[in-house]
Amino acid sequence: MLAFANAKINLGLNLTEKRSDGFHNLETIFYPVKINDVIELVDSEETLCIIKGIEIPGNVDENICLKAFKVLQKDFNLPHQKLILLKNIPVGAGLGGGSSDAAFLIKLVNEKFNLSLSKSQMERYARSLGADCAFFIKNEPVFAYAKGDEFEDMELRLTNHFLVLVKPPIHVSTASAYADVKVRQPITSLKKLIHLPLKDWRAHIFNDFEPSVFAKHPQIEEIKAKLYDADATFALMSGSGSSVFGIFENPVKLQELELENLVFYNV
Ligand SMILES: C[C@@](CO)(OP(=O)(O)O)[C@H](O)COP(=O)(O)OP(=O)(O)OC[C@H]1O[C@@H](n2ccc(N)nc2=O)[C@H](O)[C@@H]1O
Ligand SMILES: Nc1ncnc2c1ncn2[C@@H]1O[C@H](COP(=O)(O)OP(=O)(O)O)[C@@H](O)[C@H]1O
Repeated sequence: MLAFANAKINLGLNLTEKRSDGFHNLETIFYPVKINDVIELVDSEETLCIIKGIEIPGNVDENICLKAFKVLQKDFNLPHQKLILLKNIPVGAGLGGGSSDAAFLIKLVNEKFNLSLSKSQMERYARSLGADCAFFIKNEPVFAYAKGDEFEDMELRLTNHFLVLVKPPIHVSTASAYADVKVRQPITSLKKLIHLPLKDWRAHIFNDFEPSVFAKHPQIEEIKAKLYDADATFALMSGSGSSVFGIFENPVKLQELELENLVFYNV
């Protein structure tokens, strides 16, 4: 049985408060993008994880897919499974690949073993694995707040636009990016600003990770500038980086982009 775990981008990200538990309150718009990892569950003599595709730093036994399976195993009598993960989503990219794998693994186990878990029950399991994970249960554009694990539905579709995603060969660790940020209370909530016309996003919609991540990695800021040079209506680093996306109103001429590490181009 297979699951296709897609990535996300953050259309704006305001870090509003450092919490007493060490986490940060934030507001962001999660927007799913069609670049997928593939997860397969196969009956097996023992529970293990096999990774193919892009290399993931760290020990395979620490893979979040395995963690997600074990969390469910505690509550349900699940038989041993081989978890095969084909990794296509760049890692350390701010694209939520690991979080998505965990959420889609939960959905896959729910389906394969007829656990009859509701969406909110699956969100609860996902939330226990990482702040970003719960979003991928629903996997629709949402306004997210609190740790990024509480949501409000929103009508936002970038159809009729063109999305370019660039992932430079830089790995940004989410935890260290959070350690470097400055929080600020925005004057106007992103929930409101996102309804401005796309042409106005550049002046009003920000990612609060950019200043500290750009200071460490000027190459990422240069990519953003190149996307604007190429006529992007809006460009932003996704999450804690290092990937940067550009939203274009007209088809992009790839030849003219002069960007390496282009990983994604989609309507
Ligand atoms: C920054 C964001 C923006 O969407 O995404 P990525 O860039 O990683 O994709 C997320 O907040 C990443 O969420 P996620 O990757 O699930 O984080 P977790 O595993 O829960 O936490 C990793 C570490 O980041 C910090 N953290 C995370 C979430 C949050 N709201 N405040 C925090 O301070 C904590 O130090 C925590 O120990
Ligand atoms: N299935 C997985 N996919 C990606 N990373 C994973 C996975 N399981 C564990 N990790 C760990 O999580 C870290 C960051 O994961 P990732 O979701 O790619 O972050 P980001 O959303 O910031 O790009 C990796 O460096 C890796 O050590």
